[in-house]
Order: sequence, then structure tokens, then C-alpha cells
Amino acid sequence: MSKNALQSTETTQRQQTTTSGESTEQLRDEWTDYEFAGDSKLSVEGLNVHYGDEHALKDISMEIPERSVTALVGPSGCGKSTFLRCLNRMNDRINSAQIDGSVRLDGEEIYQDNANLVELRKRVGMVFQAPNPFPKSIRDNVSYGPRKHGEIKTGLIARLLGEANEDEEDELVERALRNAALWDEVSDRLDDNAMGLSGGQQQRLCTARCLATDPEVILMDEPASALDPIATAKIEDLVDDLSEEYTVVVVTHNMQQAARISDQTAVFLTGGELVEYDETGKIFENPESQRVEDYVSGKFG
Ligand SMILES: Nc1ncnc2c1ncn2[C@@H]1O[C@H](COP(=O)(O)OP(=O)(O)OP(=O)(O)O)[C@@H](O)[C@H]1O
Repeated sequence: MSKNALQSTETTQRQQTTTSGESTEQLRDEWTDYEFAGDSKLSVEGLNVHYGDEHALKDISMEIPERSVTALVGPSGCGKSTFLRCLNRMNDRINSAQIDGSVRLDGEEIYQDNANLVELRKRVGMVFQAPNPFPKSIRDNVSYGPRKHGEIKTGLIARLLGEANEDEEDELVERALRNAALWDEVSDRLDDNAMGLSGGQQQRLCTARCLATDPEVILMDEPASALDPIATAKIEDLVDDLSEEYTVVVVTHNMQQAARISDQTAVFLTGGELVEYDETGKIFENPESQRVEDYVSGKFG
């Protein structure tokens, strides 16, 4: 059983009182007793991120259960994307970012000095806000990762060397596209350029590209924000399906979407603070914190 735990060292936060007169710390003591079903896939402890002088994430601790959907919500600039990028060390690419604290994947520290970042990003894949397919065929987009890692070899040279495994590529492309709920729409045009797909199809293609590297965790940063309602509904169904096999962490601005698709929800509020993290039903129906209630009910944000 995993258990979420959140402790803040920020004195100001500790002393903050809610409208009901209870201190934030008292409230946290209540909700941190909550136990999520399933084992923890990712364990975050004492995570702090600075961009230069800006303290973008403040002492975040949370357990992310496997094979479930965890939503990260909160107003613009509260640190949701920063948090997401910490889970596969994408923030390492930002020169001004300083990251302190611990993130464990299946109990193993990802911030250890000798961590293999290529392997980490294979295990913890990412789908970005705006679909970003390569200007290549649909097939090449999906098999890009396995080819890059040398797991799939195709083309004339591989054939001459007797190393070609085109059948495997076909299987992998079909499996990934099926899992991304796109196969039926593109199976007859795999060699067409991916740039000709609609925005919603491109986003599912990017998900297929992520799935092709056989990840265990999928990080999604507002995957439906650029899509129309029908394409959004498909992405939401997809997220639901994916959580049967994968651990999904998704950033969304859309409260109804978080309520529909996630098992647990983490609410970040301005200043990089994780205010409450609990089962999604609890966050939306009966949150501990008045600030969270105001936010999820649309009183501010
Ligand atoms: N690459 C960066 N360099 C410097 N500061 C950054 C960088 N990325 C984010 N920040 C700052 O860190 C804070 C948190 O940003 P972040 O993008 O993580 O928030 P967010 O909650 O995802 O916002 P949004 O919902 O608008 O995408 C913001 O003040 C932002 O300006």
C-alpha cells in the first residue's frame, strides 16, 4: 500500500489558517492519512526546483500509484509542468533549473549521478501539449524511438547485412497505434506524411510514438488543450484505457477533465506549493482545504 505524505518546511504555509480556522498543517495531517490503492510507481520526496532566484516548486512530496491516472491541476504558473518534467529529468535540459530532493521510480533514485537518462526517458515517456509529429511518414513516426535505440533495423543496408526486421516493425507500429486508438483511422495510409493528420490524430500519433518505446509511465502535459471537443473526448478515453497498463500523470487546466479521467488529483496553487493531494472524488466533492474548494469550484483560478 502506498501512502501519500506531504510536509512543508515553509513556516508561512504552516501558520496559514483556513476560513474554518484550522491550520493548513492540521488539514494536511488529515488528508495525508489517505492510502491509495496499489503500489507506488513514483515516490517524490522533498522536491524543490529553482529557476535562478525563483522558487518554482516548494518541498513537494507525493506518492504516485502505478496503473492509475494522477491529475495535476492548478492555476497558470503554479509549477505543474515543472513538476511533470522532474519525473523524467527533462528539467535537466534547462540551464537555470536547480533541482533538489528525491524522485524514486520503483524505489530507485532517478536523480543519482550515474542515472542513465536515455533509459529513464524510455521508461518514463512524455506527450507534450502541442502535438509535435516529425515531418515523416506515420510509420516512421511510431518506429522512430525503437530504431534510434537500435531495437528495430530496416532499410537497404540492414537488409544487405541480414539484420532487417521489418515484420517486427510492422507489429510494433500496429500495436502502438492500436493502443493509442488511432489504428482504425490510419491503417491504410501508414506511409502518408504525419503532418497531414488532424490535430487530434497527431496527438494520438505522438502518444503512439511514446508507447512504441515501451514505457512504464506516461507523462502528459495538457494533451487535449489544443483539441476540439470530439478529439478531446478521444484523448480522455485513451487516457482511461492507458491506465490499465501504464502509470499516467497528466497536467490539465480543465477541472471537469481532471474529475472525469483521474483516480487521484494533486492541486498546486500559486507559489509552487502542493496544497492537497487525494482521491479525485474527495478533491472535487469534499476537499480539506478551503483554497482547494474555491479553486476546483471555479471561485478563482
Ligand atoms: N524554462 C524556464 N526558465 C525559467 N523559468 C521557468 C521555466 N519554466 C517555468 N518557469 C517558471 O516557473 C514557474 C512555474 O512554471 P510552470 O510552467 O511549471 O507552471 P505551470 O503550472 O505548468 O503553468 P501553465 O499552466 O501556465 O503551463 C513559472 O513562474 C514560470 O515562469
